[in-house]
Amino acid sequence: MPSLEDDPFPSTPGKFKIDHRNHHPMNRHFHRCFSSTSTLFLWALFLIALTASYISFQSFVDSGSRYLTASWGGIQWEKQLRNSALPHPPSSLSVLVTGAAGFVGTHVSLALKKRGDGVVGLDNFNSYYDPSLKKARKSLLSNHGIFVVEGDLNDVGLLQKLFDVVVFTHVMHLAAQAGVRYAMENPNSYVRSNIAGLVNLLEVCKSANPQPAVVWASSSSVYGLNEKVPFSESDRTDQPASLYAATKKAGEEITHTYNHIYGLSITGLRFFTVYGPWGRPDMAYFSFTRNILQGKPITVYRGKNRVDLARDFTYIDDIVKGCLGSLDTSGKSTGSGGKKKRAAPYRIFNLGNTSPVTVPTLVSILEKHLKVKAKKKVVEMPGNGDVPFTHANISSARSQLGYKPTTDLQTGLKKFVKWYLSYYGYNHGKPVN
Ligand SMILES: O=C(O)[C@H]1O[C@H](OP(=O)(O)OP(=O)(O)OC[C@H]2O[C@@H](n3ccc(=O)[nH]c3=O)[C@H](O)[C@@H]2O)[C@H](O)[C@@H](O)[C@H]1O
Repeated sequence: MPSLEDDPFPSTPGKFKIDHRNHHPMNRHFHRCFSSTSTLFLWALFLIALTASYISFQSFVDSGSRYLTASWGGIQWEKQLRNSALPHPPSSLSVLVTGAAGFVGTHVSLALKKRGDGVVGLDNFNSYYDPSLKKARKSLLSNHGIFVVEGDLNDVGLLQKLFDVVVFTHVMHLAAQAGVRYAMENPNSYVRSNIAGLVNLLEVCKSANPQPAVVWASSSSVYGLNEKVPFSESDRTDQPASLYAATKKAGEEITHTYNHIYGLSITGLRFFTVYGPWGRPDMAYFSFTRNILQGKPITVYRGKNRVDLARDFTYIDDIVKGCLGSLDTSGKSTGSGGKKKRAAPYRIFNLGNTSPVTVPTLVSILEKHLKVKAKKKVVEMPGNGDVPFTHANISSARSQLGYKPTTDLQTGLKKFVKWYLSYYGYNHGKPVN
């Protein structure tokens, strides 16, 4: 067994040891040279390794590549996919839901499964907000027989594999980097998910045989600085106020191209500030609830000239009905082998509630349901991508999808608060230990 001292490459470069057993002066000289050269060499190696691992760690973090390394594949995995995708009766839909562990994705997946459609979920479980909430949603889906694949839209091999294993009739594309204000902090995340990820998905869809019909989440934010109310689908959308809005608008143009060239049936849904149980913790109604219960202040933004901001808050169950209506009326894609045979449907719909409510009113409804007074800090709206108000005209969705929102903000927030208190373990407004 060689001793530690015989080891020419000790693991701690600073502790490189000279062999003291050979005392010939030439050897000593040779040894000094050799050892100092070796030490330098090892230090150089160490520094290169350190730099390389730093660079790869950065790109690992930056590119979100950790999602690409998620494991998938194998006989068991494929079996789970097929089972989950199986519709009952067989004439029902088989839907790939991207962003299935997200807020809207979870609700849409459950509703599809409930009526007999096959559903496979895809989600990268990123940490934009608490991933444990996403894991809890995944468990809920799993309890209803829905398999959620952990993977990213930028993993083209995975997307391809999903379509190799399952013949999807529809894709409900809800995976996205959401949030209007976060776009100033992490712009690249929006490009990666909402642009690159979308293109990857459409590439795989256009090559699939048969091609699925695609329904996807655009956003009310595409109306940007538009002041004509209520917002109609034909209104201008060329003045986005945030990068988030710009990437959603880009998505509308990109999907149009795939419809035009490859005959993909496309339906884009402009969601208006969706809220409800299992919601998104980054959104105002959710974070306000958390802070109010914890006795922390909330920041209420106010527009120019002390005008209150307002949103056409839309309850999740109404949105789900709009999503299902879109899938059911999407019409078929018409392409194969990279060419379209004839024109395929290209549609865009507003899915809103049609009755905007101001943010201070949202706060007072929460105070009433929580039975706690909020500590409000009212500040001028920072220039961070917010728009002063949104208001949907839904006549197209009403006539073509049978979309008819029925939940007002009072009722919807009551349901949200009930869920919140139970999910986070509150009893009569107090946390349960
Ligand atoms: O319809 C959309 O297309 C978008 O809806 C949602 O964006 P928004 O309408 O901005 O919702 P949300 O953040 O709940 O802020 C609501 C109001 O509270 C105000 N607001 C917000 C935070 C705060 O601390 N204080 C505050 O006053 C704020 O100024 C605003 O007036 C989705 O997040 C987005 O992903 C996208 O889907």
